[in-house]
Amino acid sequence: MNEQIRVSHYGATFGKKTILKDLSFSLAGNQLTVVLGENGAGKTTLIKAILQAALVKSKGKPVQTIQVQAKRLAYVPQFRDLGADYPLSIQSFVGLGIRDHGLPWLTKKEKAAVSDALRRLDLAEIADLPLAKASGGQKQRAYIAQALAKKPDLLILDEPSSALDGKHAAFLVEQIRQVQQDFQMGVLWISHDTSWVRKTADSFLWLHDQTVTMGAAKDLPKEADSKHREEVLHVF
Ligand SMILES: Nc1ncnc2c1ncn2[C@@H]1O[C@H](COP(=O)(O)OP(=O)(O)OP(=O)(O)O)[C@@H](O)[C@H]1O
Repeated sequence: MNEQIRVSHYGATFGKKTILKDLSFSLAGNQLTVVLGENGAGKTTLIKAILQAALVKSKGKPVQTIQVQAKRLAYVPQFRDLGADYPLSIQSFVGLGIRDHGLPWLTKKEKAAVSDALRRLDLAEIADLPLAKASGGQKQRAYIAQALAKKPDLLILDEPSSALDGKHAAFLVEQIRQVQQDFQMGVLWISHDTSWVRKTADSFLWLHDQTVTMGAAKDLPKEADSKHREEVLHVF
């Protein structure tokens, strides 16, 4: 297996509350893994620990508990609004942060990566629109396009479809799956919606009862769905 993330005996405790206990698993580099679990199960805590481990490693300090083999990592946090006076167009925003050199402009290759990301996220026709004027769903897709333009080998998405309606959420699943296969990258996708997981993802990490159950996406246990449904009924 082309291992990208290895977690060995990881635990998280806040004060007296243990959130995760003795987690061990490893993930291959070119697969789409969905991270599931009810509110408070520890999904964000685990993702933060993985991000931190990747950053520490890049400074040349190997960590024991979590090891991440990714040269280029991109992370899209939960939906955030950058405000009504944000000045950049969608295209400029997507091009931010991909420069691999000291020059103040983008190379041809980098411009091509921006165009490709815009096209894949169905933003090419509104590339010149100020990001501040875009709808919530368009903004969300712009954040993902910005991450994709970096051509990461590990992409971490924290509930990327939460601001999207059913049709656009399904579109996003298709696009991310396609780009994951085209780029042969690892994707860790935190999701509350399990409807697409068995058919489209490769594997799942289900956090529950302070521990993790992992497996092939097609074998996702029904309990992972029902917990979610209880949760949704609770909210509405
Ligand atoms: N820095 C912290 N200090 C204290 N408690 C924390 C801290 N970070 C997280 N927690 C607690 O740990 C638990 C897990 O939080 P986490 O955000 O990882 O859950 P989650 O699975 O991502 O939930 P959600 O689906 O609601 O985003 C929660 O009870 C949260 O309040």
